[in-house]
Amino acid sequence: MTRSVTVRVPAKVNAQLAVGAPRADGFHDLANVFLAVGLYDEVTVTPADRLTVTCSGPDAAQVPLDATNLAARAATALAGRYGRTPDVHIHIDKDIPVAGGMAGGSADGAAALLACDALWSTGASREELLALCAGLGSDVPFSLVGGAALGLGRGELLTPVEVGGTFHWVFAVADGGLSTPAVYGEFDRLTAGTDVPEPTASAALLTALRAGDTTALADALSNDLQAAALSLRPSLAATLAAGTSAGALAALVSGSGPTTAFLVADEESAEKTAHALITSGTCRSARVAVSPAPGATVQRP
Ligand SMILES: C[C@](O)(CO)[C@H](O)COP(=O)(O)OP(=O)(O)OC[C@H]1O[C@@H](n2ccc(N)nc2=O)[C@H](O)[C@@H]1O
Ligand SMILES: Nc1ncnc2c1ncn2[C@@H]1O[C@H](COP(=O)(O)OP(=O)(O)OP(=O)(O)O)[C@@H](O)[C@H]1O
Repeated sequence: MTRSVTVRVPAKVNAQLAVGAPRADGFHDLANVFLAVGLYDEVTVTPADRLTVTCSGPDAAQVPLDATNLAARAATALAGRYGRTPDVHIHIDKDIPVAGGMAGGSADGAAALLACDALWSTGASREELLALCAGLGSDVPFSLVGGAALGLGRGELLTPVEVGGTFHWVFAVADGGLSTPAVYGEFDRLTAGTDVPEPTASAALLTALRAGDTTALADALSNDLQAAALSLRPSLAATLAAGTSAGALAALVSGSGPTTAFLVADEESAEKTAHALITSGTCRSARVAVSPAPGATVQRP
């Protein structure tokens, strides 16, 4: 019998994204407060003659199916570490917006790593899996752990963050993506000649998360990449304004964008805000989700 392993993995939003000056290696030091949100991809790995990738879902056509796919890179990295060939078929059932600043590719990388680890029974420790994740991308370790965490360094050095309640979000999905390196490049251009402070986590934000206090969280959300994303995609200002006039408590660009995130009071406000965003004509679609959400998890049949 051919055994398959399926892993479900969440998207993320950055409750705080404090960005420092560019480092010598081209990355930026961050104080990155990640929250996993309940929009999920499902990644299934099945033994096969060679490494292949397929993808289903509304954005499937935008996902590369070659060796550059982060799920394929994850399988290759784990196989390399354990001296075997990555002979699996990977299927990605994609619900996370592509190139939207919600770490969709990173999620698939973490999911494929965990699925292959279970399929091959490697016995790798959690630390080893996290190190392999960090080699794949700055957001990938958080996709593995989920929940809420502070990411230092380039975002890969994680400390768990306590969350005392459930937060309700609406995500407005834009037409087309934004390239993460291009947004960091625009941040550098906009801050050139200024004194960029060392990124530090906001105490008010961590307190709001711990208390489960939506109003305090709304006041404390911040994203240093927002000005850069708006500079590259000025039309996002209209989406932010549409969500705010619909009653959202806070509106911000999600990570490197162009997805915009709206914190709302409850499920009812979420539905109302999503409807208003869609009818405003300023986004392609609107999705409702709660946070925190669990990290990559093997699905038992
Ligand atoms: C914008 C965020 O999504 C916020 O969580 C992340 O910082 C991006 O994480 P990611 O997509 O996993 O990014 P990576 O694949 O590690 O890096 C892609 C590119 O983004 C830029 N990059 C990324 C992370 C970081 N701390 N500084 C950077 O300058 C670099 O140009 C890098 O070459
Ligand atoms: N499994 C994957 N799913 C989606 N995109 C992938 C995947 N693997 C590689 N990519 C490539 O990565 C690019 C960025 O896609 P992704 O959905 O990860 O963006 P993102 O959500 O903005 O990422 P982040 O928030 O981590 O910066 C895509 O344009 C695509 O070419």
